[in-house]
Order: sequence, then structure tokens, then C-alpha cells
Amino acid sequence: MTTQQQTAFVCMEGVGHKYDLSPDAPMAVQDINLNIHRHEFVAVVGPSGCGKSTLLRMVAGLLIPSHGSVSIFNNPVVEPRDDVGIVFQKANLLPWLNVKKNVLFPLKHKYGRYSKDDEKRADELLKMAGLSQFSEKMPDELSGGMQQRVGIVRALLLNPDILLMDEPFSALDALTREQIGFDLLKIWHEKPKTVLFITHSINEAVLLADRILVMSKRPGSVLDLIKVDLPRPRTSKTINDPKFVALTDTIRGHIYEPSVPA
Ligand SMILES: Nc1ncnc2c1ncn2[C@@H]1O[C@H](COP(=O)(O)OP(=O)(O)OP(=O)(O)O)[C@@H](O)[C@H]1O
Repeated sequence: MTTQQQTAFVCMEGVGHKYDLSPDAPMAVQDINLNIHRHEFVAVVGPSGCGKSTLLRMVAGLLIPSHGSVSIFNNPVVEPRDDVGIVFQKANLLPWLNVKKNVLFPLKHKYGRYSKDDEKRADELLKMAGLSQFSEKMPDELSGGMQQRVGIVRALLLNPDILLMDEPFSALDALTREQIGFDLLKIWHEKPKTVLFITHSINEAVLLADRILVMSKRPGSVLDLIKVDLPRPRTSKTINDPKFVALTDTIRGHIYEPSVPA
């Protein structure tokens, strides 16, 4: 085992997937090698259909790779794990439960009950997400951005070590999207997690992440792995930093003018 693998929290080795196993069917994702370190924030960008969600589902244990392996802290991922929280594009809140009960629902579903301590943690997380005064509201009384925040709090309640986010803000308007991105960074700073964040937005990836995996078009493989050496905390001013502009240009170059293999 290499030193890189020893310090990796999430380790992907030669990961690939083929949905259709017939010999001439194309791969969806091919030969992804990536080590994500503890509390690192890694974003994944790439053209539509390149396999970003497929990759995330393999890390989540929702899909077993047909090639290679994913491991979390040296344990192969073979099923969904309790220490991994997932946030999807839509919060999918239960319409008949209020905000706090939605947040507590996974515990109720898993253990049949929740404790006073769990409620206290839910209150604390809702406060951190700026939702204290909405905890008794029903989902249809919330804006899309607030619903997505509730989805994030729900994923954080079980205190997962790893947070997987699949285009979590793509249904939101641009202003809400930027704000909720900064809110996520604040929560990540206060409750550090290892984050894998799928997005279509190059700006969002650069604004949030420590490193960015740029995927090629299908079959999605690694075009580049870019370190984002912008200072934290990131703010709305970060986008004026010449490094920010240079990084977004580099990624656009990869995606719109991918290098042709020799
Ligand atoms: N369940 C499935 N069965 C067969 N093929 C699938 C399945 N899910 C995804 N695919 C195919 O695998 C490829 C990768 O899909 P995936 O959703 O992972 O890409 P993506 O990069 O997340 O796409 P987008 O950016 O549009 O959300 C696509 O060609 C898709 O059609």
C-alpha cells in the first residue's frame, strides 16, 4: 500500500462501470484513480452524461463498480454506509412532516425513535443553517433554497464523516445558489467533513473546493485533477481573484477543447 493510499479517506482505484455488460457496450465511467483526504472538499465537473452521478453512486455504495474498487478508510464499499450522508438535487422532504421532523426522520426510520439529544442536535444544525425560526414550518411553506438547506441538515444529523452531494444546488436561482454555497462552507468549517460535490458549474466548483476532478466526456475518465490554491474563507470577492479566473479558464479549456489523445 502506498503512503497516499494510507492517508486517503476515500480511495478509488481503477474505478469503472459498465451498465450493460455485453462485450461491445460502452463504459459509463473508466479508470478513475482518486484519493480524497480527511476533511478535504473535492468537486467533480464534466460534460453532461460523463458519469459524475455514476461515480458518486459507487462511492455511496448504491452501485457496485464493474471494474476496480472504492474503499473508505481501507474498507471496500459494498453497500450504503451509516457514516456517509447524501444530498441530491431535490431535497425530497416528506410533505406531511414539519422541518424538524423531516430532519429527524432518518433516525426515526432507522431506529424507530429519536432522543432529546437528537432533537438538540437537530435544533443546533437548523440554527447553523439559518433555519431556527422555520423548524415548525411545513415543507410547502419554504422556498427551494430553504428546502435544500433542510436536506443538508438532514444529511448532517447522523454526523457522517463523508458528505456526498449530487448537484445539490442546480435547481436554485443564481443568487440563492451562491449564498447557499457559502453557507455550506461555513457548516463545513464548523463541522468538518470529507465532501465529494458534483456540479455542472465550474465557478461553483472553484469557489467551494480544495481540488477539482475534471472528467472527460463518456466514458468519463480523469482529464485533470486541479488544486484550488485560493485562500479561505472564500467570499463573493473570491471570484475577482486572478487565480480564480485562471482556474475557471483552465477547466473550461479542458471541457470545451479537450486535448486529443496522441
Ligand atoms: N441505470 C442506468 N442504466 C443504464 N445506463 C445508465 C444508467 N444510469 C446512467 N446511465 C448512463 O451512464 C452514463 C453516465 O450517466 P450519469 O448520470 O452518471 O452522468 P452525469 O455526468 O451525472 O450526467 P448529468 O451531468 O447529465 O447529470 C450516461 O450515458 C447515462 O445514460
